[in-house]
Amino acid sequence: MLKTLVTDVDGTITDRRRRINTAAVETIRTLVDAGIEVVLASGNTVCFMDGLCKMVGTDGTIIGENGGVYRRGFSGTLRIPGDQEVCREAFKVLNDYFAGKGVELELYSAQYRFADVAFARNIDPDEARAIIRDHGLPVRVLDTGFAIHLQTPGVSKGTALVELAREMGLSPSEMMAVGDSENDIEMLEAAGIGVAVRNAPVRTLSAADWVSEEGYGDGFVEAVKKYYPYLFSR
Ligand SMILES: O=C(O)COP(=O)(O)O
Ligand SMILES: [Mg+2]
Repeated sequence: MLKTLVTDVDGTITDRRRRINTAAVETIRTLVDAGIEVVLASGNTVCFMDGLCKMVGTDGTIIGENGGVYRRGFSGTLRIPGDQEVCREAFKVLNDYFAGKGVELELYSAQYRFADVAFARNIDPDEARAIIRDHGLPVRVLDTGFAIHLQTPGVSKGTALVELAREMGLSPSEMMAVGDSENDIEMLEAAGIGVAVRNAPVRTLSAADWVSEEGYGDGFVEAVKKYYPYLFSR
């Protein structure tokens, strides 16, 4: 029995321009009204997620910063498994390297982040990975399709899902997770059912138990209807 739905945000309940899919919002409300908890799991910041939870209509349980932070409900304790210090150090190294090539890195919402570092996708993530590796830095480089993130190894949406499940008194096998990108792979693997929407890259598609026909928000709606058919039978 799938008691909880964990969904990625950008590229899964939005379109490629980050505009929210209104049918996906309606679908989430149908789940919430039926007593199924919906967890929003994203690379985004806690404050962004809080506004989104309020307006979509969930109870505020979130995974943010790709698992660097998570929290049960709006008033739960914010857990911060990520280590921002090492990510900041790695960012400095990348910033210097790319500045030497005349490329400026643009940080995203740095003042609102507790655990990771996010910046614009105007560089090749593989080049960034090579620099990080050459410097022996203990940091992962993640390309979400919307931003590049630096994250502590061993911290992911998947580890946060497992920790959150424990806090909720559930098994990860009672959770379904939906995502669209490489930052969702561990979460799709950790959940009882992992779904990728059609727009996902190959590695994410192969990590999923099921892939939607449609992409983006329409794929999300399709997945929820498949796994919760009794809520949509009329
Ligand atoms: O913050 C990002 O880069 C992408 O966010 P997402 O995890 O909701 O797709
Ligand atoms: Mg995404």
